[in-house]
Amino acid sequence: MLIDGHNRVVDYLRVSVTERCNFRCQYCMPEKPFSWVPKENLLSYEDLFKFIKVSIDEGIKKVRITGGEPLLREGLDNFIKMIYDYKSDIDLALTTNGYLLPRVAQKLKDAGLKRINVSLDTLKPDVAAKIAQKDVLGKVLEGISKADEVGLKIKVNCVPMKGINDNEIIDILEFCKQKGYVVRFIEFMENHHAKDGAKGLSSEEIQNIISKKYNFKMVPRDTSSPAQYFELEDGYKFGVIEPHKDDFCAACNRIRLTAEGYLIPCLYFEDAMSIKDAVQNNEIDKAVEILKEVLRTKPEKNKWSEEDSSETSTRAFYETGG
Ligand SMILES: Nc1nc2c(ncn2[C@@H]2O[C@H](COP(=O)(O)OP(=O)(O)OP(=O)(O)O)[C@@H](O)[C@H]2O)c(=O)[nH]1
Ligand SMILES: C[S@@+](CC[C@H](N)C(=O)[O-])C[C@H]1O[C@@H](n2cnc3c(N)ncnc32)[C@H](O)[C@@H]1O
Ligand code: SF4
Ligand code: SF4
Repeated sequence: MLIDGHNRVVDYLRVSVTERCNFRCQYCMPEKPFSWVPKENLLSYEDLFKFIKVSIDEGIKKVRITGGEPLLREGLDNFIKMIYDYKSDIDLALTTNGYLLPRVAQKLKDAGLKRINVSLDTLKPDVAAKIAQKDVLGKVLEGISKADEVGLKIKVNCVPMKGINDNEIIDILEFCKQKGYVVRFIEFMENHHAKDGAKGLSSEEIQNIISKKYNFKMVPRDTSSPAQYFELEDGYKFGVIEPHKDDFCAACNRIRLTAEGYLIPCLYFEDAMSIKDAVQNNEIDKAVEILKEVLRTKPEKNKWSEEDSSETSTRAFYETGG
């Protein structure tokens, strides 16, 4: 079992396979970065897998593939199969913007992927084009349908932004409810890379909007997920991810591995340690040492919840994988 310096069990590894993305979401990567990490600096799937294997041996029970846009990296289905074949009973999931799902959903399912979380911020094509800076909605909706059809379990992530998609919270909730998908609304996390002036909604504001149409009650927190869930009277559950809440990090169970081999203890801070040399040289004991050191130094909490609420992370979500 892996325990961090604040006595939290860490059993969730998020693996970013690329920082590149085919969208330019205002809250994440509004502009193409000055330069991408050169392909030769990325860890191969084989090397990423060496670390995943040892992490599973040490106590990781949930592996999520993310990015940037993970479906941009060739051969992702084989990578998923490597993990599935090693331990088929781990929670093996993917976070994606959905755009490329129509053509790969079946391959991912066949490889052993169990579920996907898809970003869907709006149901209006023009608003989607404004947020992602590309005409994306048709393909995203088609991708979600395809994933559903092949039997992948689906969660939808939506980041409500003031003046952009905050008038669609009920529509997105109802769309997901009708389709049988779980939806989670995410509080926008202030970061240096987002578009200037971008403003999100707080959990309270999101709940207030939903309460104008629906009664709901809070359900006890499942600590394996970052979301707080709420139940409507008909039993449908939606979630809110509330990183500005003081106690949000108390149940943190995750670490992140980037495509370049940096192991990141916390989404908010810049600190990271590289496992690249260790895995490339097959020094697996060294990789385990680095893993334990990262856990020892994992911060207790982020600073988004600071009182003046002006805290901004320097981390790019597209590097960390969100
Ligand atoms: N601040 C903070 N936000 C997080 C953390 N983990 C997830 N989030 C936010 O929640 C978003 C959705 O995460 P997903 O990639 O869908 O994964 P998940 O919520 O862990 O997935 P489930 O296992 O389905 O609950 C992330 O992209 C972040 O914006 C975290 O450790 N800290
Ligand atoms: C970085 S993306 C990577 C995976 C994939 N490209 C996608 O969009 O789902 C993962 C998640 O991070 C969320 N995200 C990105 N920037 C964010 C921000 N500033 N605040 C809150 N969530 C953010 C996105 O909504 C998405 O759900
Ligand atoms: S949120 Fe996902 S889809 Fe949007 S820019 Fe970031 S990595 Fe790309
Ligand atoms: S902000 Fe850091 S400590 Fe808090 S939940 Fe996220 S990774 Fe964990």
